[in-house]
Amino acid sequence: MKPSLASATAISALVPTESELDYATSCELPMPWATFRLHAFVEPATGKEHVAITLGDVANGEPVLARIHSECLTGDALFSLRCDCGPQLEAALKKIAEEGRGALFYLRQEGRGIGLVNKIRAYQLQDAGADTVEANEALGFKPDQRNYKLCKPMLQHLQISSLRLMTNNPRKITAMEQLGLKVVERVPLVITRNPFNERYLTTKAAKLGHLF
Ligand SMILES: Nc1nc2c(ncn2[C@@H]2O[C@H](COP(=O)(O)OP(=O)(O)OP(=O)(O)O)[C@@H](O)[C@H]2O)c(=O)[nH]1
Repeated sequence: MKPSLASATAISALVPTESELDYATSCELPMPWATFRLHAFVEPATGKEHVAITLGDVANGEPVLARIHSECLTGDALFSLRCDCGPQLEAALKKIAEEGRGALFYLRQEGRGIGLVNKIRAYQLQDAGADTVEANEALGFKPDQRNYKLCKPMLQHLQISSLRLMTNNPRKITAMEQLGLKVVERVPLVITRNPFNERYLTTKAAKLGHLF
């Protein structure tokens, strides 16, 4: 006998649904500017590990100086001059240390969500003349594949609901507001220009709407 719709619904209600993000653990993280707290999260659907770095009491209800930073192995860890990611990461952590309170969310969305190998493919196309948007599109991706929904469980875990967001990217502000968070201020991030990232920055302003 076929199960009725009602019994199928009752059975599916008993099957636990996978959570979007699980909090794993946290520890102290001494950095050159202050001793922060590092919080680790795991995304069950992908196995990706994301972190939040906090300083001070971020759960006291006051707006939190925050940065949502997407992974850039080449810029954040390998000193690449092709982008402004490394200097922005450092500037944001320094600013949080100066204020003595804040949070940085480090999302594993390498290459605006296309992954490291594809970002290197995109760099190869850029070496041949494409800009960052054209290179992503030539590889079959959107100019920006990122998704910020994981910030919500991270922010909820840290009891943060109101942000002073350090960004030049208005789409990050819209994304936070769509998640039901309050962005009370955009704090511009000073960018470090060099001959190698000039075109990357110009394309960000011209095609991706960044405010410089
Ligand atoms: N596909 C692609 N990704 C890049 C390129 N250069 C840097 N990235 C990635 O771009 C992302 C930059 O992230 P963020 O600094 O968080 O964000 P943003 O959109 O620049 O906005 P800001 O908050 O103003 O810094 C990282 O995931 C980098 O790996 C590129 O040429 N192509």
